[in-house]
Amino acid sequence: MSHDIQQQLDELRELLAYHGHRYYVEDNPEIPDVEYDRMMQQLLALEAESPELVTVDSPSQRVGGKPLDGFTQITHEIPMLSLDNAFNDDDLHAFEKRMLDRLLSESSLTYCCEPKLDGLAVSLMYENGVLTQAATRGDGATGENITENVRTIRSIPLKLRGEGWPARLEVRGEVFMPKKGFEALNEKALKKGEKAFANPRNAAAGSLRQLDSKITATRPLSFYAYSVGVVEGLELAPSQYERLVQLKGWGLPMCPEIRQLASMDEVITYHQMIGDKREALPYEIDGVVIKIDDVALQQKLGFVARAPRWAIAYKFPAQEELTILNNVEFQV
Ligand SMILES: CC(C)(CNC(=O)c1ccc(Oc2ccccc2)cc1)c1ccc2c(N)nc(N)nc2n1
Repeated sequence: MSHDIQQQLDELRELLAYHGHRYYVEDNPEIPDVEYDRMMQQLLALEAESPELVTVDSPSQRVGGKPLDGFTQITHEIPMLSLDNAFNDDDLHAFEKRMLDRLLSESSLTYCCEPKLDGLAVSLMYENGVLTQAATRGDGATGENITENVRTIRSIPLKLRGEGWPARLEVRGEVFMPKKGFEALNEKALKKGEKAFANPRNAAAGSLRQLDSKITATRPLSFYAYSVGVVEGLELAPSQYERLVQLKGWGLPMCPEIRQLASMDEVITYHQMIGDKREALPYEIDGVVIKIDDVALQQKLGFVARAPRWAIAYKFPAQEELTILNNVEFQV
């Protein structure tokens, strides 16, 4: 009997994880919502009958239990570094020249270019493919343990998909609130006479700071991976871009605007193109991040103080301040 229930649970969990991935990560659902909901109800009913068979990576375990009293501190095994800024094309050419002067072996460089999302940097630890811990960047050395809140973000897999992932894999990326979700959240807040959030970044930060993950679960948060921290048990691809493709193959969301480019001139064109489409993007960005694609060269170049020598953020001019609606109070 229990074998039969265990088999039913495994099947339901895999189906819900697969369809959840199609809906929340690929934005391309295969089944109607009502069918997904029915399977989830089935899983919840089976787990209620056999609570001893509930697993931490079950799709039913996205919304935590009771609220926390506070967040514990997490020390990052590998520090989360920050980025130097570029403000014009000359800064980029200078960036490239500094690197070529140091990399005497190279005559040209390939870049991985990624939109710089206006959200919060987080670290996700997967052990044997299961999400075991999530932390904020904090000061780069230590952050807050926000695992319960991150588990409510439907585009973050509780269990890696595909195969061949390493025994330990730390994924770093940005938690953000898409523009449409932000507008709906503020509309709801104003209707309930609550304060509005000033911008999607504040709204995402406020949502991740909740001690009650049931509140976080109601917030429209999303995530894009942009780098890898700790890796144990597998040699990843030697290219930043290819590593992000590997993460995508394991079920982690990858921003569709990321490009591998063969020259700084292509990078400048990319920056211009992303700047032109900035208003139309479904999420807020404040620039693009340009990285040397070759990981061995990254390691050769290293970092200065807390920022890599091999990566730079090329910022857009600050968007004109949001027109402050009269008598709308903003959450701090
Ligand atoms: C490049 C890096 C700074 C990540 N990299 C690191 O944090 C990092 C950390 C230790 C490293 O190496 C060390 C290993 C051991 C000890 C010290 C350093 C190397 C890179 C960064 C920061 C912010 C980003 C952002 N907002 N958006 C995108 N798209 N990409 C971003 N990339």
